[in-house]
Amino acid sequence: MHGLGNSYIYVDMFKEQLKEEDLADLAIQVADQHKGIGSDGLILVCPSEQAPVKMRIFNNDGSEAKNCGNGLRCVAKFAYEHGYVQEKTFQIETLAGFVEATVELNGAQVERVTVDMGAPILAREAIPMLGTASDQVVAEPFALDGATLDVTAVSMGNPHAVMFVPDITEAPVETVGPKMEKDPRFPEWVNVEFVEVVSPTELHFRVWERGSGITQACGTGACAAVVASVLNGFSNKGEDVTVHLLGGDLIIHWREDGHVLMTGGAEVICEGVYYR
Ligand SMILES: N[C@@H](CCC[C@H](N)C(=O)O)C(=O)O
Repeated sequence: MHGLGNSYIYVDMFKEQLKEEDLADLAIQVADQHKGIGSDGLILVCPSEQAPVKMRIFNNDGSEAKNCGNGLRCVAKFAYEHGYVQEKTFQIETLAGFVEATVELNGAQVERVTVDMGAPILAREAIPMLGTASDQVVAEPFALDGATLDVTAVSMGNPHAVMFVPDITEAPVETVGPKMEKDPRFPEWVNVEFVEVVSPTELHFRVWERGSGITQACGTGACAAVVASVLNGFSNKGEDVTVHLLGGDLIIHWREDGHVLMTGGAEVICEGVYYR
């Protein structure tokens, strides 16, 4: 399945059994575009004791992340269309906690999903990010390879470093992305995002994802971009912001009560049997 071109191989853990020790290797293998299926990683759609469904997400380097916005919309579609949940609004468990998904139907098919992603985490030590004491990291100068970049750090259950650029087509995704991703100032590494502000309600976005590199879209990253845009005074809380990603658009809304809502599509590409 994919959400705006951010594709993962989804395994139905209501039916399948996989060994915990095999998961990292399996993610690397299925994601390989030459010897596997080809994807940005692996997502397990699992039973949960406290919600109708639980998501586990592995990047294409085998690392497990705590959250994935595009994955959540696809898991919501999968769970609803496979009958694992009957309500249109339901909880999904992730390693970062619980979120609430609401599906929009076209006949029996889920066409769009809104996920209440909860409140962003802004405290530096919770991102986590090393450095001088401050409650929040907003437009903080970050020296890298002789240049200084202004970084705003946001966690949506996973860490994001957001930088604003005047022209998204010139954003140094391939050069700055991999260097900042593994910079020791981010002890758990970081997803790296570049954002061009078109207007308070419209952003262009590019990402270098932790553990996967350049992807077509990153849902948690789009949420982090809008939070960063508000923190930097470019956008406003309580308004829909359209984020243009390589693979399409997301609508992100940072509500006055602190919760971030993400709305967008989710698509099935194919279903089948994987031989290892
Ligand atoms: N593509 C995802 C995020 C996947 C995990 C991320 N690479 C990480 O390691 O935190 C999204 O849509 O949010």
